[in-house]
Amino acid sequence: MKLALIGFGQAGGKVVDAFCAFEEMIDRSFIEASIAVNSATADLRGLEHVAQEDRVLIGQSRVKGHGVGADNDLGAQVTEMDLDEIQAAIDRVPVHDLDAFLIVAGLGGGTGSGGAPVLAKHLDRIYTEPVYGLGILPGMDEGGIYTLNAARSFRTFVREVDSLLVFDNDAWRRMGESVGDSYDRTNREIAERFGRLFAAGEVNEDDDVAESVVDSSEIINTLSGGIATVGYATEPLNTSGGGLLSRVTGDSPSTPDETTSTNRMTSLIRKATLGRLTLPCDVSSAERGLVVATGPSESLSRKGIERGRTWLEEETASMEIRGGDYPIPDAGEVGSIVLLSGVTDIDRVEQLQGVAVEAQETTADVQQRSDEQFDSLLDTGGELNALF
Ligand SMILES: Nc1nc2c(ncn2[C@@H]2O[C@H](COP(=O)(O)OP(=O)(O)OP(=O)(O)O)[C@@H](O)[C@H]2O)c(=O)[nH]1
Repeated sequence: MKLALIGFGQAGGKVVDAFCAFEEMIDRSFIEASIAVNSATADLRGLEHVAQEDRVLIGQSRVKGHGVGADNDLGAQVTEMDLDEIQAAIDRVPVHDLDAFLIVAGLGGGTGSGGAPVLAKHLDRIYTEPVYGLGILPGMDEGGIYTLNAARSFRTFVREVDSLLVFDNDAWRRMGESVGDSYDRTNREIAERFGRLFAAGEVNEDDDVAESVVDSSEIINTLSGGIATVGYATEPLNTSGGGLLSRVTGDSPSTPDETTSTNRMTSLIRKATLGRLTLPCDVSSAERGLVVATGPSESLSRKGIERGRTWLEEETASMEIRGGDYPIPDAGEVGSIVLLSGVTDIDRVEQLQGVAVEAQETTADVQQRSDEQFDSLLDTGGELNALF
């Protein structure tokens, strides 16, 4: 499907950059426009793929290009003030060619966390195309303010978008990795997972378009509300291809027998669902789902996809599980993307909100104590007057 990507704040801009790099790599066009919005000049300067004229600096009169310092109330305010600047960039996008908007933001900071929900509300009022959010949750070790920002932004963002796709930094970090390396890697993971999903509905002119190819309307119908998460699993064709029958018959390993293809596809769908999701959750709480099989057409077993789809219906007790192909000629691997939408049983979100409520109470206590101590410090019993 064709998207207008809008990266809000530093993380949002970097992830949009990673999406553009991913699109170049897979040679399948799903990005109609890419825009980056930030209150920090340096962050905008660091981008590689977003065109100069599509980088929008907001809040200049308030924060002079230095960012909002993790104050997401201020992030929301400066966005509201400068919506016209963002709209001017969106006005250059051929909206009639778009299937949807996707606003990407790190929810722990200030600019993206505060600004993304404000922009979502604005776009929803103006356009009929769906407005999706991609929200990145902070790591648990990032501290109270990031958690509090993320929890407050999350409840606002999910309310303002047609669907909130979520990536949890905490679930994807690796021990011993530096923050910079970790972000570069996770941004590639984000672009690959969500990018493959959105690219699935797009075909090149010379592609063989089978009836079973997934259509953007199926993605849109699956993303029809609430919180969404994505799973992805692949298997190289050369190591698994063949199976017993082909080994016996001496067939090439890239043309496996039907039973092998069917079993492989079914197990890839299970692996994608039960492996690490972009936002770990209880799969049975999903309201809707979409299963997409990727790889060379001859390796995509219809029976395997059907079995995988039926299995997911049983796991979720949902009748709304869609399925389709994303043929990639000459791919060296076969894979499965699973989109779960309308998920509600999410430990990480409950934990985030719990820690945020505590952080809010602690902040209020500390503020009150500090005010009292300050008053007491300057209290001379009325024996000293201020200058004016
Ligand atoms: N996955 C990922 N997460 C990031 C990246 N950079 C920052 N984050 C996350 O995003 C949060 C901070 O958001 P930023 O985007 O840096 O903040 P901002 O929106 O620019 O806001 P201010 O800097 O406060 O003006 C942190 O809590 C991190 O968890 C990145 O490149 N990749």
